[in-house]
Amino acid sequence: MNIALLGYGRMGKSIEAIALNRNHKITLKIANATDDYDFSNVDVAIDFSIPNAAVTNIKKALDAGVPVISGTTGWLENYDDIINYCNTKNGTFLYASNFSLGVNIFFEINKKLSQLMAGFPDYSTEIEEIHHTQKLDAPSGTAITLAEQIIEQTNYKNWTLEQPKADEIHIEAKRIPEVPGTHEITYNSEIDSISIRHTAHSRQGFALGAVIAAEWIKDKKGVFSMKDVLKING
Ligand SMILES: NC(=O)c1ccc[n+]([C@@H]2O[C@H](COP(=O)([O-])OP(=O)(O)OC[C@H]3O[C@@H](n4cnc5c(N)ncnc54)[C@H](O)[C@@H]3O)[C@@H](O)[C@H]2O)c1
Ligand SMILES: O=C(O)C1=N[C@H](C(=O)O)CCC1
Repeated sequence: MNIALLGYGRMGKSIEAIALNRNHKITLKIANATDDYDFSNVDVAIDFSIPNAAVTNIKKALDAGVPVISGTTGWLENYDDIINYCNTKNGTFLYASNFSLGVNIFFEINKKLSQLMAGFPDYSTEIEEIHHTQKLDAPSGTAITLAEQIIEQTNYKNWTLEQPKADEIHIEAKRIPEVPGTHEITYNSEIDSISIRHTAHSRQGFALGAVIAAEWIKDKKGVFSMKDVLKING
């Protein structure tokens, strides 16, 4: 399979190493907006760039009729626009805030636990995410997905990085050198606390998940998620 890497930073390079190992070719690399987006020899595009570049990158791939997956975070205010654009072009698109198998299992545990906790209002909910100091966005895309899942199951209306109101989930975003990604959800009462945590040990899981998603999506049409790729029920 011929892959375009839209973004060639930490993730682009990890994805390249795994893709080459799985006998794919990297036929296009875009590292900034002035590069030549020549999709003539590309089967799938993988966007891991920066929040300001993701929308343009995704649209350029869709314009060229190339299926595109995006792991870039911090651009989701334009998600609906991208879905409409993809549908108008009869294209193929998949976004995931986190491509690792472990986090996608963790998402299902989070949904189940928040369903259970919805009946016990004495517990307040707190999300903590920790990432490396180069990360441009806060909170992480993964923390936003976790918060949205909880909001769907409970009376919480929103999430906030600030002091939370009664109907808001507080997200604490910490930046510590070299941390690939840690997410913890805690339910606190006066009597006790219940926590679930996912800890990434490296970027390997994100990169492998992205390559598996690219292999899966290559010949498909439409808008997909990692639940489709990993065949997760729930
Ligand atoms: N979904 C996931 O599983 C997952 C996992 C890790 C990181 N991420 C996200 O992926 C993104 C990239 O992470 P990273 O650690 O590789 O960051 P990074 O800063 O190492 O790399 C980003 C790269 O994008 C390049 N870039 C700048 N402008 C560009 C443009 N117009 N077009 C294409 N590329 C451009 C930069 O040169 C840089 O090399 C971030 O948004 C991060 O949050 C997602
Ligand atoms: O390193 C990053 O940046 C990461 N970004 C994603 C997010 O924002 O959730 C996934 C974890 C690593």
